[in-house]
Amino acid sequence: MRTIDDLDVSGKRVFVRADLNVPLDGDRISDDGRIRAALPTIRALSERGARVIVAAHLGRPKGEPDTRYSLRPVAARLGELLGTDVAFATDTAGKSAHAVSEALTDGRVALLENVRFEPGETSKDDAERGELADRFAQLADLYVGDAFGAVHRKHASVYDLPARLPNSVGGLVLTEIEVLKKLTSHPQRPYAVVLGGSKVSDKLGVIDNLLGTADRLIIGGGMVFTFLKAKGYEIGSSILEAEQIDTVKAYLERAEREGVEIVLPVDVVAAEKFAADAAHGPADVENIPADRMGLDIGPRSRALFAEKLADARTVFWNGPMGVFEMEPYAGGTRALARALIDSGAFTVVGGGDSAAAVRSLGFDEAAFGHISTGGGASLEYLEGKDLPGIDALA
Ligand SMILES: Nc1ncnc2c1ncn2[C@@H]1O[C@H](COP(=O)(O)OP(=O)(O)OP(=O)(O)O)[C@@H](O)[C@H]1O
Ligand SMILES: O=C(O)[C@H](O)COP(=O)(O)O
Repeated sequence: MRTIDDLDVSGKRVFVRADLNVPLDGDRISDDGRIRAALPTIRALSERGARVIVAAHLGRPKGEPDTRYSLRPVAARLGELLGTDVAFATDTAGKSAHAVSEALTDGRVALLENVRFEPGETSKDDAERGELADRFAQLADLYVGDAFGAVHRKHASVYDLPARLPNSVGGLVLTEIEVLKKLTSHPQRPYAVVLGGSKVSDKLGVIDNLLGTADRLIIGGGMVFTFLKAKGYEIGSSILEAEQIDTVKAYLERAEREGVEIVLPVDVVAAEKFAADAAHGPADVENIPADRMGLDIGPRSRALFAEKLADARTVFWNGPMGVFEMEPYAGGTRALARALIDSGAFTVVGGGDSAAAVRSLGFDEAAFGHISTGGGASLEYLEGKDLPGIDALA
């Protein structure tokens, strides 16, 4: 794969696909980690005299303009961080995008509106995606793939466009892959993986693969309850993916056979409802009240998880331990982050929500080995799946 150093970019229009999918609170950016991670590539190109056209998605709009998902606030933040004006195209590949692309001078940066405002971006139809990619190709001379968080998506700006322009991989993607490689080839052992969050079905595939590589699998967050149910516990009104119970049972049996330790919580914080002001308290997993839902791991589990991480040499963590966005249920995630730091292991934190949790709970990013910008992308890499956004680069 070529890198940006192999491209002659001076005076050229360079289309940079970045992942600027940041959490928004109205039009306020609540965590700008992904924008900051995109800066080095954009800066390097601009310093070498490129005319940089940045493209990205935000959220999951339905293939048409939707002001809730406009990248305008991101353009403003990108400009602040770069210390220069960033031109903003009010469409993705239409008149405004062309005008902005033509007006760019050497070293200047522009951002296109959300690529997912175009139905072709996420289309399953090759021709439809190809048509949009053709339109993107008219905006630029070169392509740089730097959207690590989206490399697992077979989308027009990620997968189809690089086939139409001389291209290179971006520095962020290279760094991410280099770090994740350390987890797939010869990780220092014991190698522990902590999985949490709420998307059980998205993460089961990686469990299958991790049973072959990790020494210990620690499960927290909303996923816990499908595991507890599979083991025969009653889980009150906690979130459950009932159709995954049999798969989880099979994993538990396989882990037992292959000597991989699966560590589950022994207690949870059980609340009357999904609200910060709900009555709540710790409950052992054997005694979760029928009318309560588990929204965090409990105090005994926090101590247990810390003990299981203490001797680890490598740790990969994806997914918060509880509903960390509400303070009463942030304790488990906070304790886990602390345990990771105290372990002294090489730690990789993957996932949009996990990275945002680490920052919003006040931890210093430098205390972790690597904070990945990709959630689904890092999991699919660890699963050993092909990543379209990387396969497409020459
Ligand atoms: N016990 C629980 N019940 C319900 N929701 C939970 C529970 N524990 C954690 N969550 C929620 O899980 C969400 C994060 O899950 P997700 O699987 O999306 O994490 P991630 O992989 O870090 O993020 P991403 O997929 O965006 O990269 C958080 O919003 C959190 O509130
Ligand atoms: O947030 C993410 O994980 C990436 O930006 C990809 O977003 P998507 O899951 O909506 O494709």
